[in-house]
Amino acid sequence: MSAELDPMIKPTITPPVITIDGPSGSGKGTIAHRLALALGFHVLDSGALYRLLALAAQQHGIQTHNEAALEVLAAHLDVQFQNNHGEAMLILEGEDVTESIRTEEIGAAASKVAALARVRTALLQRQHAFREMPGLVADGRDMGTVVFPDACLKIFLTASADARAERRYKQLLEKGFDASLAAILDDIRARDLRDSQRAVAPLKPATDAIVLDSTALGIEAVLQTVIAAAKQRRSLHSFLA
Ligand SMILES: Nc1ncnc2c1ncn2[C@@H]1O[C@H](COP(=O)(O)OP(=O)(O)O)[C@@H](O)[C@H]1O
Ligand SMILES: Nc1ccn([C@H]2C[C@H](O)[C@@H](COP(=O)(O)OP(=O)(O)O)O2)c(=O)n1
Repeated sequence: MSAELDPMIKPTITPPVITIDGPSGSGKGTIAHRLALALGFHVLDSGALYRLLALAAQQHGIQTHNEAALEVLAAHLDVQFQNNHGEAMLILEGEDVTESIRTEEIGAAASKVAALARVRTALLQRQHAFREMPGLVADGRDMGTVVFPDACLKIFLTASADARAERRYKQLLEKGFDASLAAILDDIRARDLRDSQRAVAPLKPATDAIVLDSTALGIEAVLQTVIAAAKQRRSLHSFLA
């Protein structure tokens, strides 16, 4: 008997996903968070997973090119994503590392461990587990291309390297970190290159992504553009309030 005819068999609904990919400092995290709040969806900050792995590797004395050891560490990574009054709190092996994973040093190390195929495979299942009702907004580099290729809406957010470096500089100063604009620009360029030229899951827009350049757009303008795009997707209608 088919699911339609048998009342005991409940049809399964696949939670919808909106992906926001793009380079460092393009505003992915900010927009993903605001969009999820507006739609009542869950959020996946996939970059945080690679940052957590990079920090754990540093703490365990594992080098960023040791693929076999990093694969094991990724598979057993002891992390919790907690909700602290609407803000994500990240716990690694029992320690609050929400702020300490945000340094440029950890960002660069994350980009290195993320280039390893076995590491990416080891983190895939963890990312899929964030897909829950009523829906998910996922931000990263390969959300629309590899992790959630069936996403209802794919955004590729970008901005000039100068604008992104300026944003990151201000953000780090606000968080009380020491920062140099020139060093950040160099780091952003190096990370763009590594993330987009690697063999596995490189940073690139999915063929069906909407590419949005935010160099001259404020956060609110980007958010409203993405919300408007979400409202136009028929596949999202029944999930939006
Ligand atoms: N469109 C924008 N215009 C100006 N500043 C922005 C814009 N989008 C994001 N920002 C700021 O830039 C910084 C980096 O944004 P973030 O969301 O962390 O980027 P990403 O997740 O892509 O690295 C944050 O301080 C954020 O407030
Ligand atoms: N889906 C993802 C997310 C991040 N990464 C890698 C590449 C990035 O340089 C690092 C850090 O990512 P993160 O999104 O936290 O970095 P930014 O906030 O954009 O500077 O992790 C990835 O390879 N795939």
